[in-house]
This record gives sequence, C-alpha cells and structure tokens, in this order.
Amino acid sequence: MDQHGQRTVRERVLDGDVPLDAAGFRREIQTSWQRCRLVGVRPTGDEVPFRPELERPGRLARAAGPVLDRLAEQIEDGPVSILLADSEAQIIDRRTGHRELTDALDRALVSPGFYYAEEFTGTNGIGTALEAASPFVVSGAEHFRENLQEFTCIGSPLKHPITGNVEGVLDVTCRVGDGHGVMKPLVLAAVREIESRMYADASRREQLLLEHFLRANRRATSAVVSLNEDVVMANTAASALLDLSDQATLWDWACRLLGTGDECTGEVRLAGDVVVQARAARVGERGSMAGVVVEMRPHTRGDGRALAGRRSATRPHEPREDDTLPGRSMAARRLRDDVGAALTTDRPVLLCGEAGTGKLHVARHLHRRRAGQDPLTVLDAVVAQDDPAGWIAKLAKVLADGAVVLRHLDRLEPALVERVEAVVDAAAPGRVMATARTRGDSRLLDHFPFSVTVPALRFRTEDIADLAPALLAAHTSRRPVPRLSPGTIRTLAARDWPGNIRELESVLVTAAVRAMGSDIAQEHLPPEYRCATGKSSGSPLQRAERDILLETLVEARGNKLAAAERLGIARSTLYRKMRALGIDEKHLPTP
Ligand SMILES: Nc1ncnc2c1ncn2[C@@H]1O[C@H](COP(=O)(O)OP(=O)(O)OP(=O)(O)O)[C@@H](O)[C@H]1O
Repeated sequence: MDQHGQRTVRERVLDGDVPLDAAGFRREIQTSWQRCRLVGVRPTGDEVPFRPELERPGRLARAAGPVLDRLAEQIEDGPVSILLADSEAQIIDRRTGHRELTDALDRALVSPGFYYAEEFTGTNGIGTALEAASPFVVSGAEHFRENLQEFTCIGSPLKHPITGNVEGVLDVTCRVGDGHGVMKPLVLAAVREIESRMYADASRREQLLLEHFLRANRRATSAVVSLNEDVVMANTAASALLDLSDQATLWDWACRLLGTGDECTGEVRLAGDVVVQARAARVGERGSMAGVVVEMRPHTRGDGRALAGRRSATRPHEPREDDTLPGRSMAARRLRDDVGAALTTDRPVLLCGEAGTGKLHVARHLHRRRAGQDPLTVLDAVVAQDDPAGWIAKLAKVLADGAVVLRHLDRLEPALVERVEAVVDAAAPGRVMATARTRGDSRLLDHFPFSVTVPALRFRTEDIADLAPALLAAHTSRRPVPRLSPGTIRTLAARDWPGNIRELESVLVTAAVRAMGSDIAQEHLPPEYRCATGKSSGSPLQRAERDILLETLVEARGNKLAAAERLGIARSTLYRKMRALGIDEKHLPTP
C-alpha cells in the first residue's frame, strides 16, 4: 500500500489486475502516473536470460573501456559497481573491487552475459533506462525481481552522438543504504565522456575509411566500396552493383575471412544471386578496425549468364515488380528451381509448407509466369463448410474459363472431398493449384501430383534482407523503402520465426512505423525481437532436434498436448526440451 492506502502498482501487477505483457501494462499506466509506468513493469518470464558468448559491440566497448578503467581506479574497493550493458540490455562489462558487493551481484545474476531487458526482468536500472531512453534511478523494492531488491541502481542510456541510436547503458549499482548521492553526477559525467569518445572514434574511422576509399578508387578500374557496419562509400560501378542488403553481406564476409590477416580474396554471393570476385583490405589497426575497402568484379549470375548492366535498369533500393522469388539461401535457390520445374508441367500443382511461409505468394508468382495478367481466383477451403453448395458452384464456374488456387485444401471438410475431386478432375489440369501444410494422406491432394515445398523462414534466415524490401513496399508508400541496418539483419536472422514470413512482415511493418522514415535499426524492432533466441547455438544434433520440435509445435498450432502426442513423448518432456533448446512459447502460433 502507498501512503494514501492505495495498492501500489507493483501490488496491482502481482495481483494480476493489469495486463500481463509489459507493453500493455505500460500503455495502461502511462495515462495515469508516469512514475508508475516505470516501477510497475512486469517481466514475461521467470528467468534472467543468459548468453555466454558475449558479442561485444565494438564501438561501445572501445569508447567505454578507458572510462570504465578510470572509474574502476577511482572507486578502488569502495562498495560500488559499474556495469556496462549493450543496446539489448545484456551486461557486457562489470567493474567492482568490493568483495562483498561482488558476491552479492554474482548471487543476484548481475554479471556479464545476463540480459536485463525490461520484458525479461521487469523494472531495473539497465532495462528501464533503455526503455525510457533517459537516466533512471531504481532502489530496493522498486525493482520487480526480488533478487535485485537489495540494490540501488542508476542507469543512463549511452546515445551515439552521430546516429542518435541508443548503444547501451552505463549503470552504477550499490547496496541500498550505502548512499547514492554522488552516484548520479558520476554516471552522467561518465556518460558524457563515453559519448564524446564515440564521436571521436566514429569521426576517426570515417576519416580513415574515406582516405582509403579515395586511394583505392583512384587506381581502380572496377567497383570499389569502403564500408563498416555503419557507413558505406561506393563508386558509380559499385552503386550500380550493390543492393540494399549487400553492405551487411560484404561486411560479414570480410570480417569472417580477414581473421588476423590484412587482405583476403574470394567469391561473394550478393542479393539477387549475383556473384562477384572480391578483394578486401583492412582499414585501421588490428583490434580497432575502421572498416574494409572492397574491390569487386562481377563474375556471373547464379544462372550462369553474364552480368552486364544487371541493376542499371532499376533504381537502387527499389523493389522490382514481383518477377522473382528473392533470396540467396540454398533453400531459396531450391524453391526457384522447383518453381521453374513446375512451369514445365501442366499438371495441378500443390504448394506445401508451414503457415505463413508464402505458399499463396508463390502460387501467384507461378500463375503470373504461366498466364501473365490473366485473373487468378483464390478460394479458401476453410470457409467451404459455411456454404458448401455455393463454394463448389463458384469453384466450377471459375474453372470453366480461369485459374484457381484452392487455399488450405488439407483443411477441407471431409464430407466435401468427393464433390471437390469431381470438379478438379473435370477442369483443365494446368489451371488448378492448391496450398496445404503437408501432403499427408489426403486422398484429395493425390490429385495434385506435382508439389513444391515452400521452406520455413528459419531454414532461410539469410534471405531476410532480400525479402524485406518487398514486404515493406507492400505496406508503405514511402520510396525508397526503409533499409535494415546490418545489426537489425543479424538480430532478425538469429530468430526461429515460427510464424514465418507473415510474422517477419508484421515485425518489419511495426519497425518501419517506429523508424519514421529512417533506416530500421534494432531499437525500432518490437522489444521481444531485439535479442536473439539462440537459434544458431548448440550442436548440429541439438539444432536438428529443435527444428523437429518447432515444426511439430507449429503443425499443432502451439498445442503442446497434441505436439507431445505426435512426437510420442510426455508433455513434461516436451516442456523440458523446449526450455533446454530455447524454444520460446510466446512466439508459437496460438491454438
Ligand atoms: N517472397 C515474398 N515476397 C514478398 N512477400 C511475401 C513473400 N512470401 C510471402 N510474402 C507475404 O507474406 C505473407 C504470408 O504469405 P502467404 O499468405 O502467401 O503465406 P501462406 O503460406 O499461404 O500462409 P497460410 O498457410 O497461413 O495461408 C503475405 O502477406 C505475403 O504477401
């Protein structure tokens, strides 16, 4: 209770009087009392997430390192700890010389590797400062988690002075009662110093990149690009060659191959199946690389044709009219091959795949390539039971002189199968397509001898950058469509996407609205998408097990009882495996 005898916000949350999810709760409270908004956020899980292999955001660690060293010297063995967290609220550095405080922080899991995003941990100095994008003090019972309630924390976001993006949080923590009067000025002075170091670092790196770019461009006869994760400089030949996602591809490729060397060469597959012969040279010192200069010569297209002028006809960053199925992954190439083979048959074609993978999209694409602008009617088998006679009459009418996609045909009411079979058999075979999750043992689907499997997005996450322009273009009139920053692409690629392309589409549309016309950075993503789900970790066997589990859970529309039955395991085993393999229940489709 507060001093007016009212239940505190935290008590109301614990009593279940406010919506469970952090965003909903925040909305409710925002309209009443701003302070409540900050002290009342409820976490969505029981555990503090942890990822051991810390990927230190280079520029943040570079700028903050010397400042943390100096602060650590100043506080010596005083009862104060300094924490540095990245933009996902993962602690990446901790400095404290005080033995008891160190033990207490370790017990409370306040140490490098743990995530303190508000949605996982509730109100805390790191996650809440990130959410509020301003300095934040939280003490004792104001923390949501009990394990944090012995501490007072002051967190302040670290904003990049050029991009304005929040790069992380500097937090100073002490025990409640140890007095934190001087901590706030200490934090704010350190934040100012780190931000100005970020500015100096960015300017120095950009300056270096520019010098190396100009030097390489002077002697080059090929496409030259100079880049790091934030900046890209390209000559005319490179601008015509590169697509919006290629910056991330080239940067990842160069970082991987450069290792400890200063130069590397090799083939790089860019968006749209374009292969270039590339040579990359490091810019800057080892350990504080400013970027790379890459010289590229177009090789051939994936289909073996020469590349001449391949992008000159389209404006850069402008999605072309949907004449291709984008993607650079093996799965995307296999899909294009299968679609190519389907074009050569005049049999009914079945598009199989999990919900939201783009089966209907592929069917439309196939139809356009077969029949140009001729109309295509989509009939959803799920609604056939509402008016069976009308639905079947419409099917027959459409098939008399046009083409049809029977959507979700595996979900057709069994009583209607025979009548639909008769209509499909009487139609010109090349005019009928259907979509279904699996072929299963459906008698009706046997009438579709040719099938194309549309892969789940988790098997083709390297295609996210290629899919994004088309997905965004369909929902915004803004041109050019916003681009995804390399960090955003990496974050999105590390997820499982049980809702497949449909889920990606909705995340991108939300992010584009938040980005308000600028490129989409990680902080524009909905909070639950800002950190990886651990998809890529684990042994090959664990990844395969995870795929099977996910596939079954998606098939069972998130129903754990049904999924456990299909897998032949107990429900408790399913829960245990889900936890062990990092499958997050809240991202599964709802039954
Ligand atoms: N290659 C693509 N390019 C652009 N948008 C796509 C692509 N694939 C799918 N989409 C978009 O993703 C969403 C889901 O696609 P679609 O409806 O085709 O999926 P589906 O597999 O048929 O789903 P369901 O089985 O649930 O009906 C749609 O908005 C679609 O436009």
